Amino acid sequence: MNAKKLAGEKAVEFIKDGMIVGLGTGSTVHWSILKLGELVKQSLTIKGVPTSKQTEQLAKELGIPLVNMSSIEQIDITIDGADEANPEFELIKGGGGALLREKMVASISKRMIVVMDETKYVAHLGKFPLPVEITQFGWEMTSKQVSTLGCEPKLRVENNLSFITDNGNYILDCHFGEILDAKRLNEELNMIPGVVENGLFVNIADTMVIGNSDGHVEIIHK
Ligand SMILES: O=C[C@H](O)[C@H](O)[C@H](O)COP(=O)(O)O
Repeated sequence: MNAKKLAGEKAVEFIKDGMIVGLGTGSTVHWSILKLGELVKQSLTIKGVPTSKQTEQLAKELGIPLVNMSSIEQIDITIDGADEANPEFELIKGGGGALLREKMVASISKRMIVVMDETKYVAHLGKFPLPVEITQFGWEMTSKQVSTLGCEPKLRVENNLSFITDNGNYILDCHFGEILDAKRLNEELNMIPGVVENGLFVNIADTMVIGNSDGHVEIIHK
């Protein structure tokens, strides 16, 4: 059983006619977007707000009407994936580099539904290195300052080149070990000049839809 597909498709059941829907990024929410595309072709009327260029392209191909974030006040529901989630509904996101737009979209959403397979649901965050988006300007200095919080930041590289986000920034992947105070780390990271945003989502998600390879889906509400 494809656990990501199970979770991704299940979450779409929360979407109702007329909603403005935040469209996350990644291989799990991919299934939600495909499903939404199918439903839109039938009769569902929604407007999507994409969290990355990749998602924007997919939504356009599927005929999902899109709306610019600047022209709306609020999003009804955002569906998005996560790299890790704990029972406190704290997340690590940004494995695909989309964390900034994802956090902006989630922050104006009445509800954020996280879709994942069971391997992402962990007791403590931190096995997955925390993505931190930083400006290209002065990145070495920013990296040094991030390291003082207790990690060895690694500049993300893709195809032998520095990875560049949709916003023209770099990503540092930061191994902090077990993250016991996500709220504090989130604040400390974002206080560093040069840090644009980090992948910790604290007090943002309200529902988790977890697909299991044995075929069952668990839904947990905050
Ligand atoms: O930047 C990427 C996003 O935060 C993704 O939602 C996250 O990495 C999970 O992706 P996937 O569902 O592909 O594991």
